[in-house]
Amino acid sequence: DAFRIDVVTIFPEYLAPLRQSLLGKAIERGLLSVGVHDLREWTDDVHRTVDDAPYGGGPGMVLKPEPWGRALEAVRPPGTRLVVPTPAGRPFTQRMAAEWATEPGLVFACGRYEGIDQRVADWAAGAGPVSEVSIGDYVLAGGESAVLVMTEAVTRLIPGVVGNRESVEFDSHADGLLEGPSYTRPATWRGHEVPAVLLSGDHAGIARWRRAESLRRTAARRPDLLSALPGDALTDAERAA
Ligand SMILES: OB(O)c1ccc2cc[nH]c2c1
Repeated sequence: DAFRIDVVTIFPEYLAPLRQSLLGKAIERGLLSVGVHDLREWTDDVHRTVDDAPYGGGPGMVLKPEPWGRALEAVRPPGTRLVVPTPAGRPFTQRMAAEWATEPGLVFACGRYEGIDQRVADWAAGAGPVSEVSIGDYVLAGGESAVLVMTEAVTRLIPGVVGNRESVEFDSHADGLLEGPSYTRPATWRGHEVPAVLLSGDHAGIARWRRAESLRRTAARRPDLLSALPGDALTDAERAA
């Protein structure tokens, strides 16, 4: 039944896109259900305070633990993975997306300011897996954009959400390599030709060409991916190239 996503944030309106397009259809078809929750619902003071100054000094503010404890107790089904976007996290990867897509759902905790009191993630680990992850080596103003990114990466891997399953299997990173270039009509455009092999009908030759392009592009743009490949991923000929 439906993959369940819950997001806790102080900016619930940032997550409105979760209801549009691809995700909207999946929600209508019962493949996915999404809940967005305002952290301030779980504050206990008249000013609905969510942040305070950091212990030990330093700039900015830190999100207080108490509202998070109450929010996660209310929102997170026992055993559900808690994902905490943070620039200090492990890199989010396609492998993680594929793994998470096989689970019943996810809860996202969106930080702002200097982040969330560390005890929240530490405490939450007692009620299920906690993944503190980064979507890249740059710093955003909060976790909400990262939640949109990760939600898209995960939900498109849920069977039935993306029409053509094959296109998912042939994504960049699906086999550890970058996809090569794609082309469509016209065969000549502003003096630029489509590689002839793609118009040849020689399917074996096309597959060879595509594999070679994928390796060439990966070596040029992401040599780190090449060195991370399992031993048997490249043929001897490809390794020598
Ligand atoms: O760059 B990020 O992924 C990210 C995530 C969470 C917070 C909270 C405050 N700044 C943040 C940045």
